[in-house]
Amino acid sequence: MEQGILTVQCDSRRGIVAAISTYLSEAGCNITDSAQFDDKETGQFFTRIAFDSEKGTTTSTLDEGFAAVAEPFGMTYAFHDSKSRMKVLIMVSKFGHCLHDLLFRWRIGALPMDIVGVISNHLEYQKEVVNHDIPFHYIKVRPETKAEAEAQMMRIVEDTGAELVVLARYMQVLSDDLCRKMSGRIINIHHSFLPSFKGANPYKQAYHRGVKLIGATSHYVTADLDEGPIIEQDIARVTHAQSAADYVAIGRDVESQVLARAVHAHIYQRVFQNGDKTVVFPASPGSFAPEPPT
Ligand SMILES: Nc1nc2c(c(=O)[nH]1)N[C@@H](CN(C=O)c1ccc(C(=O)N[C@@H](CCC(=O)O)C(=O)O)cc1)CN2
Repeated sequence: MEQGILTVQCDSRRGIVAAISTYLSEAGCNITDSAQFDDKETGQFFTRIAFDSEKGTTTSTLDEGFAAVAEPFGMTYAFHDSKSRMKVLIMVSKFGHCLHDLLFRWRIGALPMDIVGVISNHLEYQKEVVNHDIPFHYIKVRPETKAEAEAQMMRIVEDTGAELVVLARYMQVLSDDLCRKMSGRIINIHHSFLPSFKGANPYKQAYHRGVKLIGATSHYVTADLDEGPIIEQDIARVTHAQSAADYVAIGRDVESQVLARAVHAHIYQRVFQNGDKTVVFPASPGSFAPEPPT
């Protein structure tokens, strides 16, 4: 049995859900999970529908047939085969906690994706990555070599067919051009509860501000540093007796969890860009149960 996901975004109007559900039913598909959001402010409608294709119709065939349904509504849509695994490239600098957390969740099947490579501007994690049978790419970055370093990164994206790039504490600002080319396909973890404390050293900024909560934010990367559409956030409590170094230690778990949740949402097609914001639908039943290690 083929299992698939249909994602749709269009201007809101009556009849959308009826048209979609009629098409899927007539194509032999049983809807197993569905979520929708009607944004009254922007007039945009979003839906994510999970289905079992009882006749074994492939998502590509469904995609072709759906064009006639989509056209009158001006739908932007996509059919995704639930068995296909997104190709993901991870980038890291000196702090490896998010990288290790992603590698662990990947190994136990909690993040069903294909990690096609890890890129770093440092050598700290080369051994761990290679021990996971994942290609490691060392791309040193200096101010005068940033353009060539990004060209190298893009060659790796193209050669591997990477569909998503995850900045797991990669501490280099990406160029406007790269952000445009990869719009909606680069996820970053920022170690503050945005919009507070953008840029470098957010924990030091937070310490000097005397906060009682620190946080982490995962967002799509845009040319405007740490201002991309937010996907996931969380917080942790701190006290007057703790230092900025304590914040770094307390923040590690929050950062790792927030990034993993954002990656999970993206690879399961649960995130829609809604202007400068996102719509994030809940996980379908069973999508957190790790597959047995192979
Ligand atoms: N174009 C964008 N690039 C990056 C973003 C983004 O939102 N848009 N997020 C950052 C991550 N980040 C905070 O989360 C961040 C990383 C690096 C810096 C910074 O000032 N880096 C210096 C070099 C620092 C070093 O070499 O150690 C620089 O690039 O000149 C600020 C914020 C990832 N990139």
